[in-house]
Amino acid sequence: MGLSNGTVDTLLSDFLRKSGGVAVIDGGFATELERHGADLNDPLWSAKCLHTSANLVRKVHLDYLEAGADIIITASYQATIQGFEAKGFSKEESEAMLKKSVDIAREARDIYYEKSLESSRPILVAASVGSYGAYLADGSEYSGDYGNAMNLEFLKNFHRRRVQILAESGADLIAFETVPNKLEAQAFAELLEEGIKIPAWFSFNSKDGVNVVSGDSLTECAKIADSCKKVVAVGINCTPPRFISGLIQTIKKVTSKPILIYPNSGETYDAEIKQWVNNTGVADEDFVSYVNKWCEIGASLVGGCCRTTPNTIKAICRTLPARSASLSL
Ligand code: MET
Ligand SMILES: [Zn+2]
Repeated sequence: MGLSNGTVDTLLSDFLRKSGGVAVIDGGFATELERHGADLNDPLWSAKCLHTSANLVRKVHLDYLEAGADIIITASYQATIQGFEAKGFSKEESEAMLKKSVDIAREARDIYYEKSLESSRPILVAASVGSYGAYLADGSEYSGDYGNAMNLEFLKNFHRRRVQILAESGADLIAFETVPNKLEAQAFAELLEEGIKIPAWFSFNSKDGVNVVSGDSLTECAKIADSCKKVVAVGINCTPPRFISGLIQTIKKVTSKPILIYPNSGETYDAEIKQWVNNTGVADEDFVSYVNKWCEIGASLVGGCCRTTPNTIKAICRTLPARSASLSL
């Protein structure tokens, strides 16, 4: 269960209807692997665990499902064929690793359904695609600056095979996450038109509450997402909660597609020291105090990104009227 029989056009709308209008996305994935002791100081970041700790990856997915998430995002954010090959894996092994990220999330969903007394809560598996900047692992997913020599064809060539494999892997949709600039949004939109059969969401990040991180206009980025028929939701992730309301207002001026929101805890990532600077974050209760406001003004998918945990997701579920009614807390 979990999968609707719908087409690209109706998958998300059917799902949202069954979820009572608002669906819950999981929380920080890499964060949770680290909390369980994984060392992610590696160019593959969380994708390293696909190779070293598949059981932990499955457990973290399961923990998010048990916390109430309706959508789990695979560990493929920083999983690229190029990145695995740089580690000495063959092309076939690298491609298998992408597929494995989806297999593990689907296994977690199966286990959850077997264990759970809840009969038929629909659950979607979203295959994560991080940006080229995430592959570079130099913090440029937060600057969106790929240099003047960058061009559309390069980005399409970089992502093409990975997107094809994830689209054929059994995932319900593709989550293009933390998209830092307009060029990469355009590259993803054009790749989706190359015969990709599952829908996708586009999620941008911002560090000023106005533009995406590169300084490109969020309005223009959201318009690219809006005009791609394969894109079924548009939104923001890995961005401080205090910026979210304004960003929702900007997005909804240019699209009527569902809006998704999964902010980080508000802390800042310092790419030099590869650590989150934890003096600016908000506690779970404060994060959650925003959630109903975001839904009131237009968000219909809400979760958490870096530095949020299953507790954040539990708190989000408790605060959503439709969801808390069905929880026996
Ligand atoms: N889905 C990814 C994760 O939670 C998103 C990371 S944003 C830098 O690990
Ligand atoms: Zn994040």
